Amino acid sequence: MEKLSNGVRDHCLISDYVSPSAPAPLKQPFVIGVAGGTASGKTTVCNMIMSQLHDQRVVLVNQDSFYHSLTKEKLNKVHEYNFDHPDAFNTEVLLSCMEKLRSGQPVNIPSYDFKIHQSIESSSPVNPGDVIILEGILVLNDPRVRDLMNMKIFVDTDADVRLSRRIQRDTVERGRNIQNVLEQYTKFVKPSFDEYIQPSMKYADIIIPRGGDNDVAIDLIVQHIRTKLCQHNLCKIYSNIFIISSTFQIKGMHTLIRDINTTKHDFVFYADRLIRLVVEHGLGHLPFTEKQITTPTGSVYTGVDFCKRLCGVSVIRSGESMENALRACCNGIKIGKILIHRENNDGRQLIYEKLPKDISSRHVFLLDPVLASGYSAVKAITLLLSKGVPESHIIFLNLIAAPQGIHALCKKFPMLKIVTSEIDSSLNEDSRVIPGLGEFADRYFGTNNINSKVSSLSTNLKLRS
Ligand SMILES: Nc1ncnc2c1ncn2[C@@H]1O[C@H](COP(=O)(O)OP(=O)(O)O)[C@@H](O)[C@H]1O
Ligand SMILES: Nc1ccn([C@@H]2O[C@H](COP(=O)(O)O)[C@@H](O)[C@H]2O)c(=O)n1
Ligand SMILES: [Mg+2]
Repeated sequence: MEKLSNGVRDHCLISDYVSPSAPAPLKQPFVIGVAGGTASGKTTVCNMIMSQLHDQRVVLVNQDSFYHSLTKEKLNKVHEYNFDHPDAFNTEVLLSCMEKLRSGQPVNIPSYDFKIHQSIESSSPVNPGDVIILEGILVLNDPRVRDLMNMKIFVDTDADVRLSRRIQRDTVERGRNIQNVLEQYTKFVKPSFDEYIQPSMKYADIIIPRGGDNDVAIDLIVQHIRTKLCQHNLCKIYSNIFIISSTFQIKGMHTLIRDINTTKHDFVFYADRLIRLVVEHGLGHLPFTEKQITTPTGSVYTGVDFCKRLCGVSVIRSGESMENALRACCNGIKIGKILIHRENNDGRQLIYEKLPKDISSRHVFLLDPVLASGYSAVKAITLLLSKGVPESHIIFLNLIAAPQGIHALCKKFPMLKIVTSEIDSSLNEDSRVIPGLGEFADRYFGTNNINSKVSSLSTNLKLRS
């Protein structure tokens, strides 16, 4: 029995396969969760993020809006009520509001009055946005709420700072006195922080130390949200793009290979690490067969057998940098080559090809680390199709892709799969990826000593100043 593996599809929100002629799927908003202890600066951070994302439709949803209103009996004993316990919130209503917003429907979100401990029905509905920020002390605690999020942030501020801010805020804005605040803090706020909030930090993708004081972190996060939004939007349109899950390790490797000052040695080292991850991810898209084997203990283990009819095809020169990683993962794999000449911005000429004779019966990994306009990749894929390779048997492995290249490939070849590690923002007038990393092949093979150019440039600058 041969079936297609799909274990890697969940790295970005992906709707079902859509052919170019099919109607575009409903665009789901990008959901960011912001958690952290009381007075850590969650609301402040959210407001800063929102003001920087002014060109997007951003909706802020506060977990506070979903506090249960206190009954008369509970109001009489309000000092015994734990507002920091997960049960203090009506999470069912929160989930249903979030679902509605995610599916593009306007929703009535209650507003909460901290002075009277009551929730008030809102009269005007909140409209869905491109981005939903869900903020609150316990938004990372419940797995159902976490599952709604595309990005999770934890604001990590020192407990002493939080307590002093809380005293100030609650006495000024929430109708409390210092004694109330301190009693509530010792009895409920701190124990619940230790039991529910602090442990939820492990689910965060990003931790912001010092909250709103940390301008650098906020700028980086906004930049990261913009990259993610672009990826998210492309993944929503095309189901055949797979972006390896972004971690700070991967972001760090990208930072190094994109840096103009990185030496050739480091460039090769970190590019190789990233290439290996992309190749491993690409292998997950190959068909497999179920296989039973016997272990040395005499037990039967039901596993899978790798697909063996494979080959690689590298686009000379930069694609050749990916061959070693492919060989390291697939022992003895055949690798063909294609040389395409760039005549002008949109003209491409096939100069040379050497492909396995039986390529039509193989799954093909097409290797090119940078996808810019997509003209070269279209030329390469057209050649593979003319050799009889089914479109669905081609997996394009890539490190950095521009949205223009993705549109070009996905529209023309809807059955092709693209595995990449980051999608950049645009192309410049020369059809180079922006921010990109320059000429990949020159930097990888050391054919253009970029660092000596930089040092002569900086010498010039020093001389002039
Ligand atoms: N960096 C900061 N410096 C000084 N005061 C701050 C800072 N960040 C927040 N505050 C104040 O502390 C209080 C709590 O901040 P807020 O953002 O509302 O936290 P949270 O939403 O996590 O409870 C507010 O009164 C706010 O004005
Ligand atoms: N009636 C209420 C409801 C909640 N609280 C406290 O609010 C805190 C959460 O809000 P933050 O803006 O600080 O995140 C939480 O720690 C509750 O103790 C309250 O005092 N009264
Ligand atoms: Mg708040």
